[in-house]
Amino acid sequence: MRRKIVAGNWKMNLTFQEAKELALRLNTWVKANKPTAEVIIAPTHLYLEQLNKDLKNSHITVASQNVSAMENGAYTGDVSAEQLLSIGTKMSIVGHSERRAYHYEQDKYIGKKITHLYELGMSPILCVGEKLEDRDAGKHFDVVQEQVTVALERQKEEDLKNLIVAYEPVWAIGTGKTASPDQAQEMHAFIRKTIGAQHGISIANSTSILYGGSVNPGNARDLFEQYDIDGGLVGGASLKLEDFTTIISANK
Ligand SMILES: O=C[C@H](O)COP(=O)(O)O
Repeated sequence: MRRKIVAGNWKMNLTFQEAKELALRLNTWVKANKPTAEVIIAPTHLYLEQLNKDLKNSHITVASQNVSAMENGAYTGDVSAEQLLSIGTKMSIVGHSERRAYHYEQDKYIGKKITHLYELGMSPILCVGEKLEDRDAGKHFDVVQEQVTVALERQKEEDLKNLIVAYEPVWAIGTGKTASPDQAQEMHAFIRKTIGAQHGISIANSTSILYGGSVNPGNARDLFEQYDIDGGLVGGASLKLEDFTTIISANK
């Protein structure tokens, strides 16, 4: 049975006070509404410790937006998996397209991050997705296949149970352009097939594949109804309680 998940990536948004208020209001809503989908939020590293405490006994998982590929040492500005774990964070997004674009992160390096997380019993949300020029050139399946296989090639199969992958076409992120449900389903099925070919059918079938890229209250249901779409990784719309909770409710 694949986990249904809706994750909010807050990116570099919200002051500490705003983040705390949003997290507490979301927690109240989750308690009252008991959604089918698991709820994850990913605030900036700075707020993780406090939000981990505030949401300790809640049904919301607090994840990091990024983690270093290195264990520890002279890596100014980086945050290691061990440091995240030491403040109670057990999950991290890795390979987000904004990290790939602005920090030149590549698949092997992203794979190292995943390995560090697993070594500490933590878990990744692996983001993949093609650029518009890749899709226009008909290379979108090749690009995504490479991203998935290289990031996962060194991982142990026992670690990959309950893997979370997010398919986020770069051209749909923050642009208001969403992949159509058919386009997203086609790529999600392809990602599942790719994971199956590399790690076996049982891991492929237990992987939750989330769609990300301009998910909003109006399009969430049609996306989540697709067979291989297990939920969403939501950026902009996760910053507004009403929009985010409507999206969570759409994932049954
Ligand atoms: O991680 C989230 C994605 O980048 C999607 O962002 P968006 O919903 O603002 O398009």
